[in-house]
Amino acid sequence: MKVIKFGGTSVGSPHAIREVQNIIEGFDANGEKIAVVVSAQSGITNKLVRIGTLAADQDEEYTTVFNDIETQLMNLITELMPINRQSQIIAEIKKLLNDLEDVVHGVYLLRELTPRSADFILSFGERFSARIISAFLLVNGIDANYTDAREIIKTNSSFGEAKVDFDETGRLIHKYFDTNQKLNIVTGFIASNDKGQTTTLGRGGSDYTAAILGAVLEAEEIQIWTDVDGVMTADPKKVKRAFSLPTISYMEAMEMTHFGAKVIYPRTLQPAVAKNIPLRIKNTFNQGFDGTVISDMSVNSDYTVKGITSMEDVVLVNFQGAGMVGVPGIASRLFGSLARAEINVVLITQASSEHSITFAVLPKDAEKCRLVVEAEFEREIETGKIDQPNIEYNLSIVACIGEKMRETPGISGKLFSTLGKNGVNIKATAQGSSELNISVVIEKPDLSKALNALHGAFFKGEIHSLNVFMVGAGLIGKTLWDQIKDQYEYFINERRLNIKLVGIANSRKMLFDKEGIDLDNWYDQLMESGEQSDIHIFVQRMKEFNLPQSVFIDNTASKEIAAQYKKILNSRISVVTPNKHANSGPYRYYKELKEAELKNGVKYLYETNVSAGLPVIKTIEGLKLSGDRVIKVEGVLSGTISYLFNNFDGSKPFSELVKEAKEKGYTEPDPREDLNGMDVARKLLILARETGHNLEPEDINLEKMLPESCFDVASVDDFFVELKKFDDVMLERKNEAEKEGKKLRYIACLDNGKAEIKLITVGPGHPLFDMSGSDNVVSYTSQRYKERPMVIKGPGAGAEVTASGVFADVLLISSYLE
Ligand SMILES: NC(=O)c1ccc[n+]([C@@H]2O[C@H](COP(=O)([O-])OP(=O)(O)OC[C@H]3O[C@@H](n4cnc5c(N)ncnc54)[C@H](O)[C@@H]3O)[C@@H](O)[C@H]2O)c1
Ligand SMILES: N[C@@H](CCO)C(=O)O
Ligand code: NA
Repeated sequence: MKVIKFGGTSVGSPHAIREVQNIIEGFDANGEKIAVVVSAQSGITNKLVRIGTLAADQDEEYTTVFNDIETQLMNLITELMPINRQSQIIAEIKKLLNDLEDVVHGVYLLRELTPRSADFILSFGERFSARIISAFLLVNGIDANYTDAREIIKTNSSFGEAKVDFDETGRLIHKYFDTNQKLNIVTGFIASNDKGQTTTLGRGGSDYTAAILGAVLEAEEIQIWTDVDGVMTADPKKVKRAFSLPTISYMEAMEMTHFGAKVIYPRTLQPAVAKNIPLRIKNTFNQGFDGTVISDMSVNSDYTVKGITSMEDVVLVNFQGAGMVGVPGIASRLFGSLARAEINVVLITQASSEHSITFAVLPKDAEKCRLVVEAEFEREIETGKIDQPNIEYNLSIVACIGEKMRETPGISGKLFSTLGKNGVNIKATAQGSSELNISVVIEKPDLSKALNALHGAFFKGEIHSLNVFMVGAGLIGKTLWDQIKDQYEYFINERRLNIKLVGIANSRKMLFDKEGIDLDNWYDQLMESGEQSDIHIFVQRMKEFNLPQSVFIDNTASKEIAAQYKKILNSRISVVTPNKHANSGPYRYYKELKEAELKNGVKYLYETNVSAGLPVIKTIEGLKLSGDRVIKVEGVLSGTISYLFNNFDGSKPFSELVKEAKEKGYTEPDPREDLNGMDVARKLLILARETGHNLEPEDINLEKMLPESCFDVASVDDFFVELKKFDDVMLERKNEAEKEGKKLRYIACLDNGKAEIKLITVGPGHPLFDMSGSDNVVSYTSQRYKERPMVIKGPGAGAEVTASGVFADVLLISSYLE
């Protein structure tokens, strides 16, 4: 046999009650014997509580609430039952309502609500409910029998939360169920004492009723039907990706409930735990779903951490002083005084230095706590042996729960590193010796981020999000999202990774959506519904969102945006950029970004600063980390100029080729930056810094290909006009080189810290002779690559190869943050 309990929402509407009928018929069809326990209709118990208090205050308003109850019940009956079958149940309910009115009127006259009459008033809720449900089932051909639990569950006289007399209760239940073989519909929550007076079982009392019945009748399972899909891995209001656990142990369930997963109340489990009866949490409104089984078997689950729960509001009290060290009895006096003041301590930690004890209490107790502690340690505080307690507000507790944690190494490591990488500062930690629960105290504004990051880290099978903010929506920005869109399904399916565009801006507009902007038309949306762009507001907004796994991408060529990186890294958001300005300005800023990266545990990646997607920067890092030393770096670093010389055969003027390079997406947004050598200078400076030289921009020795007058014009269009004037000069240079069988190359060289850029000619056999398209070549001479340098060669500019380099950096960050 099974005991089936229906909660308030499951009996709260005609629709729900029809579902209940459906569920009961299902058991019948399978030939399964059941007993049913029902709660009061949702809303009724609260109204009954209110009636009691209003009446005791002699507030006439109680009659309004009373009428509300009557209306709610009558509506339910008339909607549920056929007209010709309503009269009997209406008469029964009216009779109960009259009794209720009498007792409430008594309270009104006496101006006193005793615990005993409060329990009696509350008992009507479950009695109405069981009456209506059994009447409805009878009408539908189910042989239901109204069972008043006061006849079978006996308690002491602690009204409000009475203690069950299990011997007597067991006897009565057996007797009752032996003689009543029908489908018993039992009132939850209520019981009676030895004088026959009505008592109640406290919060979650109906679950308790079901557990008692199940234990006595040795049920094979107790089912709690509610309006959620079972015990979830986290509060779904805070963690969208929370899901229902198929199994969980009794201990885990209790621990979860302690932290606010109010699906079940721990105490209600006890009779079931004692008899080892599994409990199943099911959803009345999603019957096909298996729900969660709570038993002692669940240790064989896929998950080590079962749930991530939280207490949203706590304060941390730090109690410390030199006079505490080695003095026994301090902790006992401290916690004794708090206990006497009925202050509940939620979490305690003490370092082995014994210099301080830190504990958490609820904010409502904070001030009282201060007074109590100051009074208890008045003398010690006066003499300076112990400091005044220090209270920190606006904190939350996050706890990871799971029985298997104790035998799995690395859980707390992962907990701390996940929080660290996401920039969540930990104020205090506590771990029970049972290792069923590891708790950390964090700042309240970080709660949602912490819960989501931990959920992603511990429930790997679940899809986690990478939250991307991007400024710059030009060629590279657009190509990047085309590439991400193409790979989107792959990442969802194979890597369980949802790459979300949550914020986007160009120089005109900006747009945000925490849920992710539609990747099919993000650009149109930006331009149509974006607000006016402002980088300061953009950065502020990212900070406020405080999302886990956040990355900022700068796809502009703007100095203003580059100037924001430090602030962004300090907001614990990683940065990816093809924009060279941050790394090629003053050395100090470059250094500060490196420091900010380290200090904040985030990443700053810019592989595409030099030679687009070619692994030029990574390679330096690899050489350095493995103990090699780079002596010389040399090569062609401009995709644009490479393209010009590779295609300059005299059939088209030089200036036409520059236009082509621009159209092909090789040039900077302003092509003067390429032709005046500045782009190459920036890249060489970055390579110099990466190999360990503290150079400043003015340390780059730059030979220009064209005179300054060519660039000193107002616009890009004017530049092309000016450039035409030098078509002949360039043709001349090319022809001269060709006469000797040579080619023009604009090369960058870093030799022992000296940086130089110049226009040279190279002949066949030279490593830079054979090139085509937008090829870059970078050769490294190092201690290990001394005789023959290491050479990296390939397309060094263009939208696809640049965007894919940015994409790769973004993915590196995603793996790092996981
Ligand atoms: N094209 C390549 O082959 C290549 C290779 C490596 C690196 N890069 C770098 O990629 C970056 C982007 O190049 P692109 O070709 O996509 O440029 P683009 O001109 O096509 O796009 C630039 C975008 O940045 C936006 N923008 C500019 N200033 C802004 C500001 N202050 N605030 C907000 N948005 C701003 C513009 O509105 C535009 O959306 C540049 O830094 C470039 O050096 C390009
Ligand atoms: N404009 C640059 C893009 C790569 O940084 C080039 O031509 O090399
Ligand atoms: Na690169």
